[in-house]
Amino acid sequence: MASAVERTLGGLIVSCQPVVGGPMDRLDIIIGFALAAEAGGAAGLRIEGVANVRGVRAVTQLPIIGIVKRAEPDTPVIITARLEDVRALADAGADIIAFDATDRPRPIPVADLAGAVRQVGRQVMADCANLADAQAAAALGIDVIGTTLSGYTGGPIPARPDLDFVRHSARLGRPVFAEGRYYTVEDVRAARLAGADAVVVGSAITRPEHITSWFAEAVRLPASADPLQG
Ligand SMILES: CC(=O)N[C@H](C=O)[C@@H](O)[C@H](O)[C@H](O)COP(=O)(O)O
Repeated sequence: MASAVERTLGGLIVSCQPVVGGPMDRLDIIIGFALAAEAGGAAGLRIEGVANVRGVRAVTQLPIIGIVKRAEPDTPVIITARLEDVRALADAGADIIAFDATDRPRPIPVADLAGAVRQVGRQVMADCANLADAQAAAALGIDVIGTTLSGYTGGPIPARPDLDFVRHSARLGRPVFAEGRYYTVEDVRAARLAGADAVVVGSAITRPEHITSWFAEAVRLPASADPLQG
């Protein structure tokens, strides 16, 4: 039988992570997003939180990438930093477990997290910020390189996705999932042309607050160009 990663190759993965604390941040709505993504042709889902993974697992056979996010005082690492999170995600039914694979101070080394994912019989997605992270992860034999954290480890967050990172990672001999700021169908196509094996889209599908703000901004014209004011 094809592995979860194999089943997503060439497809769209929808990240169903509502704005934290927002009106969509409810299990029933996350399940709705997941089923709507499946109905629209998604090949996989990315779900945050053990209870959310369990809830989505109960309604779909699509491959699920599970993560747990925690903000902890002693580390900048947020995505699946702890071994107990790996075990809980596996128990909840995640097929692929993603974790922060950046070279930053962390409670558990990347190699140990990868080992723990293997031990529970799941596939490993390494969320990387740059090519050095991706090379280190590939050397550990992880199943998927994610470009997830490019632009999020310091400095201003870029407006556009990091296609160069996709291009360079695609030469490492591991599947690459492009993730992070893929907001349009053109971005997704560009990621595939750059060598991505699958593309993860979150905000542009499952964060209506963000999508609304893009449109709200676009609708505001400078007074000189506004037909009502000019
Ligand atoms: C940096 C970080 O914490 N990224 C998270 C990873 O799971 C999510 O907040 C993103 O929504 C996800 O990566 C999808 O990206 P986008 O929402 O840009 O399509």
